[in-house]
Amino acid sequence: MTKVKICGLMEPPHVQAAVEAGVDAVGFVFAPSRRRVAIEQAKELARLVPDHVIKIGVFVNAEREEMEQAFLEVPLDYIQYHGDETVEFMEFVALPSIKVLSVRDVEDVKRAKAVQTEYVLFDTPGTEFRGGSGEAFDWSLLNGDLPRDRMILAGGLNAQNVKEAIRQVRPFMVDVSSGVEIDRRKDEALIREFIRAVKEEESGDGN
Ligand SMILES: O=C(O)c1ccccc1NCC(=O)[C@H](O)[C@H](O)COP(=O)(O)O
Repeated sequence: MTKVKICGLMEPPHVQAAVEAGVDAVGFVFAPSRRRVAIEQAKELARLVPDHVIKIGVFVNAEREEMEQAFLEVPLDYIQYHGDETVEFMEFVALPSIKVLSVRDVEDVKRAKAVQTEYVLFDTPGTEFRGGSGEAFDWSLLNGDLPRDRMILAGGLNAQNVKEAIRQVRPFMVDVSSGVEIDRRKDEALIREFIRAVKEEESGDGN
């Protein structure tokens, strides 16, 4: 069953909509972004998330102290490294982790073999910020021998294309941010629609 992550959540009603619709993971962006949340804000949002839903903190080239401060205050389950963090650096942080690979070509995909984190997230390279571009990359680049059980697919997903993405890539989890927004703000109906589309695909109701 493909899992669903909604990333870049900033407002309580959007977290509640995701939880009610059966989300598996939520992402709070602590990195420079228009979706950036302060620690206090993330702490409040996290209170709305039941234990069975994974809480992920997204960072880009942050100092270890900055991340530690976040996960001491916010009950994060995973750190998502969305920058140029080295293997050595990631090993020193005391939380399970997700390494992001920005995919331009097959060479970027090959880098996954050297990544030892719990999950590897394949995303489109950022534009204004390091992630959350709303653009899809060429999924056929993921056709090779890759650890599907550790793979998270992101980049330009939405309720219209996610079923095809799942069929083609077979990832462990799909991740969306822009695709559940209207006018750069999360939308409860789009959140529900995206999660429904993933579940329909999995139950064999996908079109
Ligand atoms: O979302 C952001 O603004 C962001 C900024 C800096 C680093 C990471 C960021 N997002 C991380 C995510 O996991 C997004 O969900 C992922 O990049 C996909 O975004 P989208 O293409 O908008 O669905």
